[in-house]
Amino acid sequence: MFKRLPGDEARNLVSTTPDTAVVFRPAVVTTPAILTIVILVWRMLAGLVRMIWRHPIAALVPVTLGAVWYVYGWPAAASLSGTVVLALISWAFIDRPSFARLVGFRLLAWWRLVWVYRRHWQPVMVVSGLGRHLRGRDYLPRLGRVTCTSWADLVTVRMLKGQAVKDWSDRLDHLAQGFGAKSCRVALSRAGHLTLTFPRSDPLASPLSALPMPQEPTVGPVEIGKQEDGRPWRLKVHGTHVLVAGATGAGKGSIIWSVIRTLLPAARAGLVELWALDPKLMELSYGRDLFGERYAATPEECADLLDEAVSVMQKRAARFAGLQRSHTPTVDDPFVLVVVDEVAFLTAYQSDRQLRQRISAALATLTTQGRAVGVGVLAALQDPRKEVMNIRNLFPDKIALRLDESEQVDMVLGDGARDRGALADHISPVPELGAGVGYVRLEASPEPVRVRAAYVSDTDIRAMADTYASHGGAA
Ligand SMILES: Nc1ncnc2c1ncn2[C@@H]1O[C@H](COP(=O)(O)OP(=O)(O)OP(=O)(O)O)[C@@H](O)[C@H]1O
Repeated sequence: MFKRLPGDEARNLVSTTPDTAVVFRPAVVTTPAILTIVILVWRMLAGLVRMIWRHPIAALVPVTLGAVWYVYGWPAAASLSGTVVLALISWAFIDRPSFARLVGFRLLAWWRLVWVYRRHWQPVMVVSGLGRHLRGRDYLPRLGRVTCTSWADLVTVRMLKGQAVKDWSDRLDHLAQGFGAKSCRVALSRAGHLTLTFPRSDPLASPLSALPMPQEPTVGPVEIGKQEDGRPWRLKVHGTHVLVAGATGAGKGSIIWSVIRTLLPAARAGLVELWALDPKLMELSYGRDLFGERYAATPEECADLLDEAVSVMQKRAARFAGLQRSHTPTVDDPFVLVVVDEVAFLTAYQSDRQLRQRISAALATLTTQGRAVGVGVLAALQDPRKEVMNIRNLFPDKIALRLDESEQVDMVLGDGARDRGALADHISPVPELGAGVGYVRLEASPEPVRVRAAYVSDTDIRAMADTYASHGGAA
């Protein structure tokens, strides 16, 4: 009836060594039943107080109903509950977002806490190896709050003393399967405390069509898609360099075109110049008119255009020296964005050694010195291995779209990114489901964020070219 306490098992210890035949019978002090009952009652009371403290409104509901029943009888209690339920249903119909925020998600969170997380916590922790069962006792990480958003459950956890985030990130699959979710992500919220994210649905499952162009000219951060939590995905392009890595068909083009699209009003205002290197002669050629003179396709042309960008950069650096340390786009000194589709064609796969070295040197110079003087590089790449792209670390911001191998995720996003849930190798190869979906590390946080870029269709590109032709690359 009672839980077995430490020491109980020692009663049955008998030596099995035949030659000694000594029987050990250690003295066992049995805990008096009354003490066990007192402890259990104390625990129940403490749990009740904790529950009232944490969920005062949920506790008030049965107390109020009970009081009304006691004072006025059950018909009054029943009509009160009916009125409250009707009022809640009407609220949900009239103003769904406020109902969801103030009532719906809280009720859901309570339900998920009780039915999913608390119910399965002990077995999942023990089986996954995150909790221990030692000498009859369970040592388990403490389950904290559960908060529900429109797409995920956020579960706070206090780790066991001595545990590391890595212990948890190594068991993401155990946690996801254990709590019936498709995936799990882990983030350190403060020392010793974690937030586990269990998605309930995928808000990025359907493609996004091209976003409207900004009303005002802007150099960013430019809105190019949606984050998993529903917020806009804004990518910084001015003052950094961005590398987009993804297997063939991963949707690199949608990032490139979304960026170009949002910069076009600024290009028309003369604050941005878009320079395009299109060695595959596929992606950027479609909107060729947008780049005017600043479009290159053959390796020789690409090398010349890159050298020109380096020269612009160096002249600016010479002018800015001692006067200003950062760049503000102006008509005289616009932000130059060098867009390179499939950069490996110009570096690793380029058979002409001299040309390859010239291009690699120009790219390395731009990515090491360009951002302070307003020259940025946005490059796309299929294979992120070092042999293919030895300057990938010169790009401060990287985006991992669908990748073929799990090891490639950390190559793109940095060590430990995959452990923290950037499962870029699990993104669906079906274009409707997975193209344009990827992971980024935003400046403010080391945690990878799942995003989806808006899809700029051929019709959109044609419309952009008709309206903005020759403004993107205007000198
Ligand atoms: N953001 C997106 N949302 C939905 N579908 C997309 C998106 N981006 C691309 N697609 C679809 O996926 C297909 C492949 O996209 P895209 O050509 O941009 O991939 P890629 O990574 O540039 O491939 P490659 O390296 O072979 O050029 C497109 O034809 C389109 O149908």
